[in-house]
Amino acid sequence: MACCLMCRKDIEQTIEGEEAPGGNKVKAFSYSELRKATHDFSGANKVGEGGFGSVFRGRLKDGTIVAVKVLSAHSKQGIREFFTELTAISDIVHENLITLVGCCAEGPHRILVYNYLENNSLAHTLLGDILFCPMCPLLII
Ligand SMILES: Nc1ncnc2c1ncn2[C@@H]1O[C@H](COP(=O)(O)OP(=O)(O)OP(=O)(O)O)[C@@H](O)[C@H]1O
Repeated sequence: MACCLMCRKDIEQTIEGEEAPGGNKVKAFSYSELRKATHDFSGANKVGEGGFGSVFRGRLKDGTIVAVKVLSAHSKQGIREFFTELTAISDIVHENLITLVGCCAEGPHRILVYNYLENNSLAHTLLGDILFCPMCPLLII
C-alpha cells in the first residue's frame, strides 16, 4: 500500500475514503473517467500549463465542466506537492477561489480536478459589472 509522504496516511485510505487529508469530501476519479472527460487529454482541450503540469478542460459524465490538472512526469513538483495542494485547497471554500472537486492517484497518475473558471470570470467575480473608461485606465463608477 502506497503512503502519502506528507501526512503519512495510506493513499488508498485517503482516496478510497473519498476524504482529503483536510477533511472535506473530495471525489476519487478513475484515470479512465478523466481520460474520457478530456478526450484523452487532447491538445484541443488544453487550457494552460503551470509548474505542476498541463491543465485541461473536461466535461464529466454529469455534464459538469472541470479543469483537470495533470502532474507532469517532468514536473519539478512531485508527490509531496500533489498532497500539499490537495491538503491546502480541500479545506478552503470561498466564492472567489476555485474549488477542488476531486483527484486521481491511480498507478503513476496524479491529477487534481477543479471547478472550471471561464475566461474573465475571476475579474467579473471580483469587479462585477464595473465599467472602464475607453480613453484612460480609470473606472467609471
Ligand atoms: N480552474 C481552472 N479553470 C480554468 N483554467 C484554469 C484553472 N486552473 C488553471 N487553469 C489554467 O491553467 C493555467 C496553469 O494553471 P496552474 O494552476 O497549473 O499554474 P499557475 O497557477 O499558472 O502557476 P503555478 O504552477 O505556479 O501554480 C492557468 O494559467 C490557467 O490558464
